Amino acid sequence: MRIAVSGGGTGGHIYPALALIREIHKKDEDVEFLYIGTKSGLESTLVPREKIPFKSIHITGFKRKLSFENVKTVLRFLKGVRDSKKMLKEFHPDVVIGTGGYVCGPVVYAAAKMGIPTIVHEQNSVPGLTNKFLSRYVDKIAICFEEARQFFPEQKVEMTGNPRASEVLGQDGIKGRLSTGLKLKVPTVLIFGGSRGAKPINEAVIKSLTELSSKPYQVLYVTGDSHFEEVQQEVELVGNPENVIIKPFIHNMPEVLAGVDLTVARAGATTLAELTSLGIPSILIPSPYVTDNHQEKNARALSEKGAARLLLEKDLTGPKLVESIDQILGQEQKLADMKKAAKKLGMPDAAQRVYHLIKEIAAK
Ligand SMILES: CC(=O)N[C@H]1[C@@H](OP(=O)(O)OP(=O)(O)OC[C@H]2O[C@@H](n3ccc(=O)[nH]c3=O)[C@H](O)[C@@H]2O)O[C@H](CO)[C@@H](O)[C@@H]1O
Repeated sequence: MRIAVSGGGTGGHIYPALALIREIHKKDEDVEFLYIGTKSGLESTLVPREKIPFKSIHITGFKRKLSFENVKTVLRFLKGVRDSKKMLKEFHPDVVIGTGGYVCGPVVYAAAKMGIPTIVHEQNSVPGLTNKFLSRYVDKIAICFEEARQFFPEQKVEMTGNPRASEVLGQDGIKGRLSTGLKLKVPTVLIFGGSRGAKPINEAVIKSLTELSSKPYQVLYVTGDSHFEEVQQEVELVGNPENVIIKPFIHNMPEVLAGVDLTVARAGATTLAELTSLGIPSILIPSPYVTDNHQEKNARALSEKGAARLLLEKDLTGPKLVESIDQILGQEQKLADMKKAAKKLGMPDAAQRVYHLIKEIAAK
């Protein structure tokens, strides 16, 4: 079988695609893949790193406000469709799957128009513009939150979960700790702000460093690649406590997650799929700067079930952050209850479910 995959822009759209490819390869080595992304997105570095054949088209996202840029975007979209058609004709896939981000628009649209079976994977509780647009043309829509169902044609929707939930399982947490310099026997908190880092979280962590230095736990704090230098400069002024390890980005996140006791994070859908699959308690600080405030809705799906604690960005301060961590790590029962509640929401067989859907529509 040959599968073309497209998804890009941020890690939240790319990691599910990579997880799906890797999980399918574990089962069927002879499935061939082509990944179509953009040159400027994170996918252009993450995908070739995994030795997956990668091709790119040039496309930009629509601005929500009326602007001349949107005219250019329409022209780029049409060119993107023509370029995608060429690539798809050459690769000749049995199925094309899009995992979100504007790059999927022309790729999946072109495939549908060519009569190739198509799927979009929607990670969030509220869909993005591209998937809403594509939902009219595709054969199936794979979702991860029940809340997303209402936005799509009912007969096309299948609940699959996020393939990244399958990939993070069965990893060696000891290796994860050793790879980042964490101690083995000390309770551990991982703090990160999604795939690109988050300035407000960085600011709160920097303000908490002195207080954190006296805590009986250790912290792995991931700044996001583009924020790292600035954070380093600020940390130099206040001092880097011994129990706080600072990194720009983690490439072996599944291993690292397997070794942590609590996570502080944004509420991107892929992050949440990982946390629930592994049963990791979390403090979630949803980004308020996303479409329809979807991260808060993602986060509430966990906090309402006792799997996470919601901390809104408007309430985020250094002391509040430390207090929230202490309240959870300091109470064994609370930690155990949150773990159980998180695990209950996990969909560890998501990759298999998506693969099943792919095989089903390929056979038609
Ligand atoms: C600002 C924005 O638009 N964010 C969106 C984006 O988030 P974002 O790209 O941050 O995506 P998620 O939080 O869903 O996923 C982040 C992914 O990056 C990985 N990771 C992160 C940090 C790191 O150092 N190493 C690493 O591997 C995580 O383990 C996870 O697999 O896509 C998500 C999925 O559609 C949406 O829900 C988010 O709202």
